[in-house]
Amino acid sequence: MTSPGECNCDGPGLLALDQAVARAVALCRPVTDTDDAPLATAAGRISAAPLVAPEPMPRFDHAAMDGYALRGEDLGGSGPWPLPVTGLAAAGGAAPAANSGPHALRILTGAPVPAGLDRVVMQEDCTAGDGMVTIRRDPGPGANIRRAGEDARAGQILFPAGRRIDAVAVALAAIAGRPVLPVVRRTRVGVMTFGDELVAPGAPPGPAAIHDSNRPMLLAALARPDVAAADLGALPDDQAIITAAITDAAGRFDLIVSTGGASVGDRDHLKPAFLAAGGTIEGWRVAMKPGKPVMFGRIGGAVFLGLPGNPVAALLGLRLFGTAMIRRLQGRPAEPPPVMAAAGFTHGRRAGRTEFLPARLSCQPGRQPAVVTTGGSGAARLVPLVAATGFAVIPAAQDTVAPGDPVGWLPFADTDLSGDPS
Ligand SMILES: Nc1nc2c(c(=O)[nH]1)N[C@H]1C(S)=C(S)[C@@H](COP(=O)(O)OP(=O)(O)OC[C@H]3O[C@@H](n4cnc5c(N)ncnc54)[C@H](O)[C@@H]3O)O[C@H]1N2
Ligand code: MOO
Repeated sequence: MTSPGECNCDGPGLLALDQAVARAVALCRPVTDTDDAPLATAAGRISAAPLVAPEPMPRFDHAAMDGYALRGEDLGGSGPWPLPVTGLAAAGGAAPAANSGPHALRILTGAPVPAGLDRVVMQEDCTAGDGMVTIRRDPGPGANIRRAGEDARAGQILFPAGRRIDAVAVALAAIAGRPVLPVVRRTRVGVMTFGDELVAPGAPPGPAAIHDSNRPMLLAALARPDVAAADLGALPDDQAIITAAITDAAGRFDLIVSTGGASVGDRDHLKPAFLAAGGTIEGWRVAMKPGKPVMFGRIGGAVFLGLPGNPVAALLGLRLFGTAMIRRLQGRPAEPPPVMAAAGFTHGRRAGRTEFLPARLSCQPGRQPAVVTTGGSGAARLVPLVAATGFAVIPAAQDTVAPGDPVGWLPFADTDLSGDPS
């Protein structure tokens, strides 16, 4: 028997990947604390409120070209049309007084167009001299005038809460006159690794030791303006020490991420240590390859993500679970599922678990993009990731993959797209 959300894909008791991610995300409550971010340091933070246009954008009708502003009614019959030039309007200058007779106003790009003038003729279509301008071509009503409010009306939402602040959002805030934006407080993530075999880079490893690569790797992956990641160190395979470390971290972080000790070996202490610290396990073992022994749960006010020790499994687990959990903690909508593309590789496998292979997108002129693998699979092999920019995603139900078969494409970085039209 399997319970809801479980599958028998690779032995009993594995959670189906999508349901496992949804379950982990459901544990996360959006953080409501906010900070004020000056525009100079706002990039990469998450907006805590919609940005509303305080005024129409643009604020006033203005010239889109250097040339001459005039009224269509002053262009009688067929051209060319000579008109007296009655003044100059430049960007930043006050609009000249209205003039009732037939005339043209010399106007420069960005200058307000006085009421009544209904078109701007670009200067390439004019001949000017001696206080006169001859219009050789009428561009028609409204030409070369950017109308007030044509980009946004006053009160319009320019971007919603939950948007990652990028160059476009900074530009919109600035043009709306806002020097500071409310942003979601940085998501506090603590990273710890477990393993008696781990020594820090720089320290000489004993015969059975390895350098701890997961902690610097995960901290590097979390080095983002919207996240405050803290290094909680490498801990020995000692249940009491792990319990104490988890207990201490629970009150200080929104999300605690660990690697190692998640499987079933005699020294895999994560589950008992987590339970002893007062945590509740909400999921363990997922139908994915690599990364099957992933565990997640709640402890105090924090959520916990226990990733496997194998480095590729740890990186992938952070990308799939950590990214989705952080999005929810930040009040952001879920990322859409991976886009599908044609496989540019062959891969023998058995259906059951969703499989992830280091890959990149190959874009050849005139052809659809293909996903190509970059040197093999393996939960512990970091080197194939060097040439990769993401993972090929082989659906759980698929067995051997042949070139042209549909596979998913999961870039390493959160795409910043959302599943919502907002
Ligand atoms: N009988 C079974 N054995 C294993 C299973 C299973 O289902 N039944 N699952 C395997 C899978 S899949 C994985 S993944 C690993 C994950 O187990 P753990 O999370 O307990 O990880 P460890 O055993 O601690 O480490 C696995 C591997 O990764 C190396 N490692 C650990 N931490 C780091 C680090 N910080 N930096 C670099 N490398 C690290 C560690 O030395 C091991 O080689 O379990 C399988 N076994
Ligand atoms: O799931 Mo494990 O990460 O394959 O080695």
